[in-house]
Amino acid sequence: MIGRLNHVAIAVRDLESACAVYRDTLGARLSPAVPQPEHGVTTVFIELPNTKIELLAPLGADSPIARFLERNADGGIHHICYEVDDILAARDRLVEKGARVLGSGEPKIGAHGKPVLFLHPKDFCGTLVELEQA
Ligand SMILES: CC[C@H](C(=O)O)C(=O)SCCNC(=O)CCNC(=O)[C@H](O)C(C)(C)COP(=O)(O)OP(=O)(O)OC[C@H]1O[C@@H](n2cnc3c(N)ncnc32)[C@H](O)[C@@H]1OP(=O)(O)O
Ligand SMILES: [Co+2]
Repeated sequence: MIGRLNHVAIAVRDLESACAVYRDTLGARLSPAVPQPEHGVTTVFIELPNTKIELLAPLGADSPIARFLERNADGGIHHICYEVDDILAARDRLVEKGARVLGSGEPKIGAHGKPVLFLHPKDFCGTLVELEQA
């Protein structure tokens, strides 16, 4: 079912200082910051040779990462995103296996213009999993 690792997401309180660390200290190339109001975050992507890093900052009053940042004052790894060939088939199989799909259960369009879904961290080794249509 799961395929390529599309990205590893890091939640940060202060996007500009996180960008400075990746750009100036780690020498990374960053995408522009893109507000994603329907997801309650602003994202910056860092292209690596074999995957991407997604820097996430909270956007709006009820950002889904707000509580995560209350628990993790310095930020931290927030989720991993795997690609799947058919996100609806993957969802249906996961639900059959008893996994919890977050939100309405219907995919939303994610940062790459592709449908994405999130799976409950308690069902996947304490790790928030995002699926993105390949
Ligand atoms: C623009 C889209 C972009 C893309 O790549 O395309 C994105 O990635 S958008 C990313 C932001 N959106 C989301 O994360 C949506 C899915 N997330 C959620 O719905 C929430 O974050 C949720 C439900 C996973 C957690 O929300 P919250 O922290 O407010 O809930 P709780 O405090 O009740 O937490 C429940 C339980 O889960 C543990 N938890 C929470 N977040 C994580 C995490 N990131 N990794 C691991 N575990 C997590 C939390 O500690 C609680 O555990 P407990 O033992 O009960 O304390
Ligand atoms: Co993501």
